[in-house]
Amino acid sequence: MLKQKTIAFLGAGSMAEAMISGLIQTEKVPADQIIVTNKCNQDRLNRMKYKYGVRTVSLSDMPYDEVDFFILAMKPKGAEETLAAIKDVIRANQVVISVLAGISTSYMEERLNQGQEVIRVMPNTSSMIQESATAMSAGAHCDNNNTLLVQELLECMGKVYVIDEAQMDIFTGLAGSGPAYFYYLMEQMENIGKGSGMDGETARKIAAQTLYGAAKMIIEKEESPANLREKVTSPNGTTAAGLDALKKYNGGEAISQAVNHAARRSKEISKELDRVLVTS
Ligand SMILES: NC(=O)C1=CN([C@@H]2O[C@H](COP(=O)(O)OP(=O)(O)OC[C@H]3O[C@@H](n4cnc5c(N)ncnc54)[C@H](OP(=O)(O)O)[C@@H]3O)[C@@H](O)[C@H]2O)C=CC1
Ligand SMILES: O=C(O)[C@@H]1CCC=N1
Repeated sequence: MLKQKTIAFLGAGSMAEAMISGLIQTEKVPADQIIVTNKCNQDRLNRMKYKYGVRTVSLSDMPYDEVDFFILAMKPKGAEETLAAIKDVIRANQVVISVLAGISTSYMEERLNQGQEVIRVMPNTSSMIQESATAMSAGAHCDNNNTLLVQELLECMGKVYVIDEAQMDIFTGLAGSGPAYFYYLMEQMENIGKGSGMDGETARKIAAQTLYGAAKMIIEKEESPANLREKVTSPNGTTAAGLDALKKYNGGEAISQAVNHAARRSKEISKELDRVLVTS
């Protein structure tokens, strides 16, 4: 039962806050069973405690024995130090869940004790409003019951896709980083609206509602984006003119390059961190 589980976030940044916010809204885990810590920013912890009612502790005061799920939510380069710090103070069935880009289950398993349960996860910041597209891949020693509980936990933050870990880099490029591409697109739309004399706030809302409506159409109507695009496009009409410009300026190529570069960076992070172990 998720309600009886205690969850510790090691890291209190944007991603941890988005996950905590989503989780609190479902009321599936009582706020006082969520423990949050960070490196040193006490103000940030105070704000999290005030806003969400979670327990906050300094790293050295983490009540390790109480915790069922540890969620690593620091930057990838901080993983090594954290894994070393928790290695001998946790039991094998206390699941270590990482949301860190580029950190594989084998990376964690190699740095923890034999048989440690680990799960690699890639959420996005829409966890904040329970609309994340989150991927998860369990490590080699993960108990089936714990895997299902972690899936239930992540479902508090949005949709969950259980994927083969080999696809985690591309998932990161698509969905972990994905919100940023759409925010970038909406920045451009807002600016062009403003530049054409529209009030900025109105232009922003129009861009957001248009994106939201298009996404909802795909999800609810279960039609392909290509079909839906054709339905917007009248012969020799305004959309055809817009799409021609997108093609002329390599819009499609720009999008696929963005996803591929993000996925490649996820792979690179794994290699860079593995190199640290080899050379240290
Ligand atoms: N932001 C996003 O959209 C997404 C991020 N991620 C992953 O989430 C992770 C965190 O990203 P994000 O929240 O954006 O980063 P932030 O920089 O916002 O937050 C990092 C947090 O980690 C804390 N921290 C640093 N070192 C340690 C440590 N040794 N032990 C405990 N806490 C520590 C920091 O504390 P302090 O402030 O005190 O230094 C801070 O609270 C990254 O690894 C990223 O790959 C995954 C999916 C999406
Ligand atoms: O930019 C990053 O590295 C993290 C991982 C996915 C989204 N943000």
